[in-house]
Amino acid sequence: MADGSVSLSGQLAATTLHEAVSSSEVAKAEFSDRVPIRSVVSRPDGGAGLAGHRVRIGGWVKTGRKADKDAFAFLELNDGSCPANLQVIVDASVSDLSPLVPTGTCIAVDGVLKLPPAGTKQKVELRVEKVVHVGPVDPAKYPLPKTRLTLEFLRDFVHLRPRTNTISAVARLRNALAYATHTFFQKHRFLYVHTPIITTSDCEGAGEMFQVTTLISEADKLEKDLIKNPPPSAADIEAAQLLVKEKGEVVAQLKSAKAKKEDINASVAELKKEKENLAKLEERSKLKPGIPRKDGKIDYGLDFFARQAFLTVSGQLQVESYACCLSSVYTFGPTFRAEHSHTSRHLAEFWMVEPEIAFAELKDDMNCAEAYVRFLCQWLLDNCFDDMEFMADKFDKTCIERLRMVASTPFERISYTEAVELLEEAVKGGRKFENKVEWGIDLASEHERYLTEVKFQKPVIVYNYPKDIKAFYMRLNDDSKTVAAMDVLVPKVGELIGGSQREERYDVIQQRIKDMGLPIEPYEWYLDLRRYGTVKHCGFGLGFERMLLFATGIENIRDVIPFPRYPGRADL
Ligand SMILES: NC(=O)C[C@H](N)C(=O)O
Repeated sequence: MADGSVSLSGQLAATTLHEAVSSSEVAKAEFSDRVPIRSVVSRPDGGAGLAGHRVRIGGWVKTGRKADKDAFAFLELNDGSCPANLQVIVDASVSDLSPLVPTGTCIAVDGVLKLPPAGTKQKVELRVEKVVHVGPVDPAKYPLPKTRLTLEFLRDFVHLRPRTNTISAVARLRNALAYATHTFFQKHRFLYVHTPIITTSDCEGAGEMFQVTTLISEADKLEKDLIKNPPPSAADIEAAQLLVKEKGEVVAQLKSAKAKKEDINASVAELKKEKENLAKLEERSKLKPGIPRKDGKIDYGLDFFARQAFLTVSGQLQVESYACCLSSVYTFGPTFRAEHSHTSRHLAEFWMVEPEIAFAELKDDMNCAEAYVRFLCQWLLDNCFDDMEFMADKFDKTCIERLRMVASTPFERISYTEAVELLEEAVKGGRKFENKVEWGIDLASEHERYLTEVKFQKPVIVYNYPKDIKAFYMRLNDDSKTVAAMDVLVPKVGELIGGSQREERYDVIQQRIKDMGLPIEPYEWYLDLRRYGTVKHCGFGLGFERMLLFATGIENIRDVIPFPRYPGRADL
């Protein structure tokens, strides 16, 4: 990709998104008679121009109160289509008001949009003519009271927390970033490739993978057991029947000879045991095991795929096989790491955006990464300004400024060696780091944040890392000490993107795999990409949740993914 060829504007889609709210008609939701609250209150005139329109609105009550001696109820209604609420007024002659006011109640109403009395904040309100649905809430039991709730508290209610202003704003921003991601890559003619979730390759070679096993059903358990312990043969049954007969005769003899009571009891007990055994054998003889596998293995848990399988840590290796014939591709999906990290930056399940470009080198990779990140920032400014204002107000006053700065500022680019020199200078100047600074270290988050927040005050791309701290697939530089890797570091978050030019030379990569002590066999297919029609190519991975942290200013990564998974936690 040539320098500067990438458009940074999100304008194209901005037009489409805003069309609905600027027309003089009331825009209904697709496939429904309902008018989303966004189509009323997010118009440039705040909805005033729609006064007089009759609409159906549905939503959940944020706050509700009765007024004028219970003659009216004022309800702040939100339907998730935008951060703003619509004020809804219900007359006691229209409906029983008490069930409508508790926070969390769902209502659908038909009514007329009216201009509110002068001096009120909102530009339009809804006078209800008919209540068409009520989903009531018992306020004594509702787990999310109106008081301000911490994000930590809300993690115990992952199914209810999207009802809060914060988590619903995160959901809209997440959606916008996903849409922007597809828009960016599609605009640049990248093909979206679905890479597998279940895999047998460990892309990063770090071994932090979740293993996939199958749940064994009762039927499978039985079958497994029967293969290990085959059902009794006819001869086994006959032998057991004989034993029952013999023991029965012994008991009969003892009884007729009026033997000692203990002897009779002992023989009756033995007879009972043999009868039970016979019954079990007869029962088991009716069972039929399935056909044993050819390889004679019976461990259903691990053998579904005939080899050990794992959840993917990255779609990179597989997407490379598509880049090496379809040229520009990307994948975007969930990835998994079984790291025992309890930090606010790690999740066991997170989403990654991974483009891969053929006929391209490290410089092109950096150009693409920079253009993509700047596009995302511009997109949020163009399409989600209301949600960004909410974030600025609630979490981080500087988040809008940060987006503007990134969207409009070229990133700094420095080599790893230069980065270490800058950090060493900082140490000499009196700056304290917890982690030591010397050539060969992996940059710690405090180092990354120093570079982006203190030294350059903008995103920094660090490239050409020591080969010993990077993965086997990265292209060895001519100095034989470094590889053509690059990380995009941003203020607030640190590493947002990791990428590299891939080693396309068959002999070199084969040697690298060996030198790193990795087995060759699982990578044979990957080596085929170099054996047949090899090409220079590069790619990167953007941590989708980290982009959300960067954009919103939210501190903990567990709050920017709908259902966070981390050690000890996999709710729902
Ligand atoms: N696609 C990439 O380059 C991302 C890389 N495989 C990682 O997991 O960091």
